[in-house]
Amino acid sequence: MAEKKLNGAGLRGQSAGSTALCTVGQSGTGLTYCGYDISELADHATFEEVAYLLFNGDLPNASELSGYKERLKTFRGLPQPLKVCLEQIPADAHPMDVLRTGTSVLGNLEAETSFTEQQDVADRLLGALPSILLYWYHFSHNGERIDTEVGDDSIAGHFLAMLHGKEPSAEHRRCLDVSLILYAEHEFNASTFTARVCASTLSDMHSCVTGAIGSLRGPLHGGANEAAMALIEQFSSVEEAIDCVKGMLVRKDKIMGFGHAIYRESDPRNAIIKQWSKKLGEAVGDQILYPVSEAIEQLMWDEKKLFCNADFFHASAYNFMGIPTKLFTPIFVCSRVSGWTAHVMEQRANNRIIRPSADYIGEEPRSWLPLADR
Ligand SMILES: CC(=O)SCCNC(=O)CCNC(=O)[C@H](O)C(C)(C)COP(=O)(O)OP(=O)(O)OC[C@H]1O[C@@H](n2cnc3c(N)ncnc32)[C@H](O)[C@@H]1OP(=O)(O)O
Ligand SMILES: O=C([O-])CC(=O)C(=O)O
Repeated sequence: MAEKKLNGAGLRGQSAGSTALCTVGQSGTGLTYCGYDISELADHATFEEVAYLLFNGDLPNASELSGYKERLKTFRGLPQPLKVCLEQIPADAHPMDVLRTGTSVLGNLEAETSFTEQQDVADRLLGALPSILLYWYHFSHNGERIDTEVGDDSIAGHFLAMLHGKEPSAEHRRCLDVSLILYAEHEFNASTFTARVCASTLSDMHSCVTGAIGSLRGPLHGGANEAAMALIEQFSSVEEAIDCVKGMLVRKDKIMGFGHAIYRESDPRNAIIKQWSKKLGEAVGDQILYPVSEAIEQLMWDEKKLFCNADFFHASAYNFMGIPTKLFTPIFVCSRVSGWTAHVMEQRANNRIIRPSADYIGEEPRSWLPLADR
């Protein structure tokens, strides 16, 4: 992609603060969490190790990791008033709205009364968000009140076990685990920045996360993985996909899952999730979604020098695991809550209220006109 003109729109290219949590390279490499390269984390770590890293700045040793996983498991249960509330939300609600409401209700039932509780609240949200989502999902879609306190000791395995009502395969568990690692943290993206702005007013953790969920929901940010699925599932062949996407480009439509505010050549998370999509597609005998996705990727590069971001191949990978499309962005929440809450803690540790200036482009001062004279 050509070098961008940075005219200040969208705060692009301007530093809005500092962080020790993550840095984002621009050319498709250099994405690190606390100094660890994303591809090494995706190869070797578990999501719980990554969450621990973000909260503590260092990887856990074996006993710290098993202690942390045990601790997160204790946070999977939901209080009865929250279940009652989730049961009122209709099946056609967007699950992102369910997570936003669930987080907010939890903030009423288990309020953060002091910043000394911030790690507990962060861990509680990590444990509870998959339960909130899937308790509502099963109740609203088939009237079933699922037990959220059973299952695998990884968040990925627990999520898939709750969703499908059976233990996941090792391959699916690992794919979701890797996906949670890829989605965990990304510096000053829109939803994290939302959380930090809220934190800068010394607000509570649930408010910061509730706002962040709202920001992630949009199709220009996390919502792109669902929009990418909506695109690729329309096609029954590569040729049909190419024709349609070419037409979209002529009409200057946005192709969801492509482009990035910071990366210029590629998104380093794409190659990782793409490999998983290929592997899972082969396992289910897919002849369409993966080839269609790959053809769109090539076309977008050839025609526009636009590359897949983290979201595009997540669509097919999640689909191959039998995950309903409307749960795609909520899974992003279940992961990114680690980054959001780590950023809230970092903001609080060295806080100044975030309040930029605006360039005024409105009317010059003018005199008041009485109602009768307008
Ligand atoms: C996990 C994540 O949140 S990753 C992002 C997920 N979002 C998406 O996939 C949505 C689709 N992508 C986009 O809308 C954009 O690429 C964004 C929001 C990610 C970044 O926005 P910006 O930084 O403003 O984009 P950028 O300045 O690089 O755009 C350059 C040009 O490419 C075009 N462009 C950028 N992305 C796309 C796209 N996906 N499809 C078609 N054209 C695009 C822009 O319209 C712009 O064209 P113009 O110069 O004629 O106006
Ligand atoms: O950094 C961004 O602007 C968006 C993104 O990729 C993310 O939040 O993971």
